[in-house]
Amino acid sequence: MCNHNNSPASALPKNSSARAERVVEGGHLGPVNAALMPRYAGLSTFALLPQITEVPHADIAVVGVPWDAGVSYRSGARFGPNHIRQSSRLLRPYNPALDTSPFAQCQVVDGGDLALNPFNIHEAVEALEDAATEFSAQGTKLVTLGGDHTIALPLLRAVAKEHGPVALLHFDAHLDTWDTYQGAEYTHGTPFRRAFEEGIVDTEALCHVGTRGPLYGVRDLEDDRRMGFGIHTSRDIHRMGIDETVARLRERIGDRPLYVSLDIDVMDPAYAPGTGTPEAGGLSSLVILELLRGLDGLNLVGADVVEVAPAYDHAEITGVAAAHVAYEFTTLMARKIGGLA
Ligand SMILES: N=C(N)NCCCC(=O)O
Ligand SMILES: [Zn+2]
Ligand SMILES: [Zn+2]
Repeated sequence: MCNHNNSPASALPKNSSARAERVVEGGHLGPVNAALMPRYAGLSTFALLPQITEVPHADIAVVGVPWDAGVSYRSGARFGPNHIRQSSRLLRPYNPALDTSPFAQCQVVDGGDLALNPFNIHEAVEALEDAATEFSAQGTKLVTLGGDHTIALPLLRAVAKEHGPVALLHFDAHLDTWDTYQGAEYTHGTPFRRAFEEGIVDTEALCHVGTRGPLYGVRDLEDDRRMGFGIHTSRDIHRMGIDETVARLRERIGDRPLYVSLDIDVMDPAYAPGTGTPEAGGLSSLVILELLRGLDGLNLVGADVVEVAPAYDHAEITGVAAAHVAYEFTTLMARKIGGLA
C-alpha cells in the first residue's frame, strides 16, 4: 500500500499536477521540488519550472522555437527545445557559481513553444518578431531555445524595438554574417548581416566569440570587420584565458543593452556533438559557462541558445550543455532584475 501523504510521486489522477510540489522562494513559484517529486516524472518544462499560464506575471520566460527551415547542412534543430527541456531536469534552484537562486529573485517560467510555419520562412520570421514583441510589451525578458540561428534576427528586431540598437555578443564557431545562401536572405548563416543592414545592432559593440574553422575566403573577415564586429576566436581565447577575454568583452559592451546569442556549436563537438554544422577546435563547456558568468552585471535584455540538433546528440551531452547555458542566462537576468548585480 502506498501512503499518499508521504508519497507525492504517487500516480493519483485526482491532482497529479497539483501535487507537483514546487519550491516557493522570494514569493516566486519555482521548480518542482526534486526532494519531494522524482524529477524525471511529469511534463518537461525548462528546469521543471512552472508554465507561464500558472502565474499572473513572468519576469523571464524560457521559450522554445522549434524551427529549422534556415539550415545549410544537417537539419533537426526543430527538435532542440524539447530536447533541452528534457535535458534540464537535473538543474537545481541554487547557482553557486554566482551565489544566486535565480528563480527566487524574480518569476521565471517556461513560456512554451512559439510554433512557426516550417514552409514559409518570411512568415515564420515575422511571426517570431511579433511574438517576441508581445513578450517584451508585457515586461517579460526572453531566453529562447532554438531552433536554428535564423531566429536570432527576429529576436533582435524585437529587443531593438524596445531598446534601440543593442550590443551583441555572438558565441559561435561561425560568423553568420554571410550574405545569402542560394539567394536566400534569411538563413542560419546570415542573421547578423541582416541585423547590421537593418541598423538594429550597435556597431560600436559587436563581438563574435569562439569562431574558428575554414571560411569561404578572406573577404568573409573583411566584410565582417566592415560591419563593426570584433572577434575573439577560439584560438585567441585558448591563449588569452578566460579573465582577459571577459575583461575585453566587458569593455566593449559597457552599460549598453546587450543581447547574447549562443550557437551551441561554439563548443567543441566533443562537448556538443548534437548540432548541424560542427567544427573541430572549439572551447569546452566549462570555458563557455565561465565566459557567460563573466558577463554578470551587464544589461542583458535577451538571450538565445540555438542549433541543438538532438538526432546527432548522445547521452544528452549537447542537451545538458545547452540547458546549463540557458540556466546561466536566467541567472544573469535574475540577478539584474533582483538588484544583485
Ligand atoms: N550554424 C550556423 N549558425 N551557421 C553555419 C553556417 C555554415 C555554412 O553553411 O557556411
Ligand atoms: Zn555555428
Ligand atoms: Zn550560428
